[in-house]
Amino acid sequence: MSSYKFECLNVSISPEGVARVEISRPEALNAFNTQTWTEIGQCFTRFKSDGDVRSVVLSASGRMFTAGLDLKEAMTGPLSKPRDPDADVARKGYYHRLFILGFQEAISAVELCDKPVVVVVQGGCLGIGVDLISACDVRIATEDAYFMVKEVDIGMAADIGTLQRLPKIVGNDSWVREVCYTARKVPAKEARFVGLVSSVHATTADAMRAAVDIAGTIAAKSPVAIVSTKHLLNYSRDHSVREGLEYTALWNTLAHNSHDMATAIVSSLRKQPAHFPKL
Ligand SMILES: CC/C=C\C=C\CC(=O)SCCNC(=O)CCNC(=O)[C@H](O)C(C)(C)COP(=O)(O)OP(=O)(O)OC[C@H]1O[C@@H](n2cnc3c(N)ncnc32)[C@H](O)[C@@H]1OP(=O)(O)O
Repeated sequence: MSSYKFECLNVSISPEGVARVEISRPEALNAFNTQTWTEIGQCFTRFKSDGDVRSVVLSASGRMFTAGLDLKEAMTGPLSKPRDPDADVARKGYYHRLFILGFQEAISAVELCDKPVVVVVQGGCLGIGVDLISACDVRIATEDAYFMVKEVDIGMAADIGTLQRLPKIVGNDSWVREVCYTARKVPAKEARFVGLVSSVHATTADAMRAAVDIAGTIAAKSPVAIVSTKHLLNYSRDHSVREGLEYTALWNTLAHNSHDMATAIVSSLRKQPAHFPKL
């Protein structure tokens, strides 16, 4: 079984293939410093090619999912310090853009890892937190959870995925624009109503149990079927229906030839559970 060691993340993988990733900077309310988002990118990039991982539960420690970007680091770290303070605006801007792209890539690794990610949100989920959960597959919240697209309150437009992914998740343009322009607090009940989260639970322990249950169900299925489904859902979201269908036909020309289909069909006819080898 693979082992993952990080500074800001606790990672474990069950024998069934459910990886658990806990963001762990509770003293700073899990604010995202460079180390945290870099490790998220590294971890989920590794999951993509780790056959031991079939599904993922992402959570965060303490009373809040995340207070957003680490504002203390933002005032003193790479965001505030150009590598050459005397360089002109184009030269400074070039490297600033690369920084933002690197940050985007790290969060997009969650979407691109092919294994479904179930995220549990308790307490606040601010700024980069909304970017992150928008890149996940299934969102579960506690009753005390709330969401804020907080970027306008720190003088910027959200730039790590919220403005691209949230409208496609929620499908209510007026609501999305309202919460992105006002940075208002969206309580869990409202998040459930608009479809940002799929269920709301009384406590973090209840939400974690529900998430592990969903991830366990996914992990027991054919990994070929599961990675194909995630990959094709994401592709189809970003393309026309015709393009999605064409690509799906091509993809499944390979995937239909796994042993998993025969195993699944025979097990289903015999009313017996099936076991599928790892990818
Ligand atoms: C290239 C750019 C990429 C990404 C950009 C993302 C943008 C964003 O994420 S925008 C959102 C930024 N975050 C915020 O504006 C939230 C700031 N924090 C707060 O408003 C409050 O802390 C709170 C979240 C409402 C919680 O309040 P409270 O319950 O009263 O706790 P505190 O005592 O304030 O905080 C406890 C402890 O955590 C530290 N902390 C809180 N937030 C951050 C943060 N964002 N960055 C760094 N540290 C944070 C706070 O300083 C306290 O630590 P002490 O050591 O006790 O001071």
